[in-house]
Amino acid sequence: MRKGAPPLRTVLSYLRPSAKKMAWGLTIKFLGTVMDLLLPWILAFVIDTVVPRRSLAQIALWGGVMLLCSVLAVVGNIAANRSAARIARDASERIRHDLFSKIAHLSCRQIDGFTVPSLEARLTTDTYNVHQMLNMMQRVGVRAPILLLGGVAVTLTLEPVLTLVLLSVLPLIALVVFFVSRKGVGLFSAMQRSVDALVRTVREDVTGIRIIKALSRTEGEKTRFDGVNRAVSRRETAASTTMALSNPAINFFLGAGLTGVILVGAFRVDSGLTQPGTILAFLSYFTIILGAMLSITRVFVMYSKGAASAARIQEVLAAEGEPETLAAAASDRGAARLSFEGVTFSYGGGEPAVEDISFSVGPGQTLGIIGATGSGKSTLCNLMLRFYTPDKGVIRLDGRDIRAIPLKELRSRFGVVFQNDLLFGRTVAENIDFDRGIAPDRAEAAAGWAQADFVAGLEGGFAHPLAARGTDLSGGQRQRLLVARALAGDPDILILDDASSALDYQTDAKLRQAVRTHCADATCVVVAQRVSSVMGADLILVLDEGRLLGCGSHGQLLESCPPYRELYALQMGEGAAQ
Ligand SMILES: Nc1ncnc2c1ncn2[C@@H]1O[C@H](COP(=O)(O)OP(=O)(O)OP(=O)(O)O)[C@@H](O)[C@H]1O
Repeated sequence: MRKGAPPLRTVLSYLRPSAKKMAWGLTIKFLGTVMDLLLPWILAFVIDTVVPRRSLAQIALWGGVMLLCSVLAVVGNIAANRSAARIARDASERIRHDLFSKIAHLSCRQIDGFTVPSLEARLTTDTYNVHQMLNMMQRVGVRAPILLLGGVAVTLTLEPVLTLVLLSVLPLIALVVFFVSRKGVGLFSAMQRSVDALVRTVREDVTGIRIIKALSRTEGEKTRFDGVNRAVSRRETAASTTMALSNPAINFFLGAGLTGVILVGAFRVDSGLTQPGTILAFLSYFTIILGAMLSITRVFVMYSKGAASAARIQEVLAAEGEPETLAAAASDRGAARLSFEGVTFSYGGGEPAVEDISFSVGPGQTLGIIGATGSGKSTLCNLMLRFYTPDKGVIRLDGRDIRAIPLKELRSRFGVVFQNDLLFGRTVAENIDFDRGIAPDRAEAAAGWAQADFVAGLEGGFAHPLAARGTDLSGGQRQRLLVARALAGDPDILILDDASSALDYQTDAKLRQAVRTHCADATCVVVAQRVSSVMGADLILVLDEGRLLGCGSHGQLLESCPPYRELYALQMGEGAAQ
């Protein structure tokens, strides 16, 4: 339903579960508004008909009726506004829920396309704008048109001639509202895009606060932030200046109408064609109509903002999401645990990040991947997990093309430590378990294999609560817990992407030994910059700018791959490679 549906219809569909409550709220709103409309009419009746009778009892009676109408109008409005706020709150909660689930199912390529800051802004400021719009539309969207149309209808019965004077300015007002709000949607879309940039900058600055301080870049970052902040202000000013045109323009046209009404009205009273009470009621209705028009412009401002945000939300909701399996799977072949056959992949369709990569490793074997920064090591890991699909070639797991393996099943077979991986502000045990229902014994054993003995020294041990992102641990301690998390799931394939860079050589060696002993059947993929971390691997891939410079065991590479030999000599000391 959502694919290709107009954005506004999509967000309005979230009101459907509250349809009954909304019908009730709008009915109360309608009745309250009718009471508001009745008041000037009763006033005219009292002045022109009841007062001349000079009956105090009748005046008191009609006064009571007016009071009752006022109370009903106020109570009805308050109840309806509260209901509108609840309905808008529930609808935006549902939108946020669906948006979050959709984002969680987007492929990495789609996330790259939307960008993370933009997705954050869509989940926060855009849903807030839609919330405001849904609230406002229920509160004023019903009341203002009733007051406007009802006001015009009553004035027509009171004084058709004066109403015609008033009506002559309404088309001009409608034109102002139409053009201003049409321009508003584009301006608010541009503003939301500048909010994306603001979120991106805040994100970078907050995450990188330590390096910013360390490099004394605080002032520079302040200037950069001021730049994006000013851009948001500029866009906001452009949008609100355009929207602000509507109120004065409408006031001007209504003022002109009012002048006409007073001139014609005075002439008609003077000529005995109408009575003063009627003119008084007419002027009250005029104020009501004026208020209604101004409320309608406010609704249009909210609408312009909400519609721009609804389009951004709809864009994400309409995205296809990541399919569990892909149609283009190749037939089963070979029995290696993991194999790449002529794999080429580029992120944005430009230069390939990896090109024509082929290798295979069996259960219990270790694959080492080494290469300079940006040579494509992490990209190979991303492809194994099907975060991205290759442009060419096939990746197989136990002989099956991974495109044919449902994503959940595929990923459940991996244990992964990514580069710059995250710990959460939860206990050590929860960080290792990660809501997978892992037995505490297994989690503690995994911590032992990952050389995370320091946990025993923490207050509360495994129940020790970590700071968000694990900032209260050292880099090496964090890495050990991340490895424990990957090992705890008893994976068939363990990917350690730069997972030991913060460990000393001895701990790194012990960790690799423990993994080999306790996860004997797992295929290990070790990505590293250090030769010492991969030299014990059964197969080592040497990468440079996405291409395979060499592929073999440590001994084979020393003989056949000069760049590997140079790297080894450089890292292990001159003469080591001879
Ligand atoms: N999400 C992405 N979008 C676009 N390009 C990317 C993305 N991720 C990586 N790249 C590019 O792909 C190439 C390979 O990157 P990759 O992360 O695989 O290198 P790496 O060998 O793991 O580097 P490092 O050792 O620094 O982690 C680089 O040129 C990088 O700029």
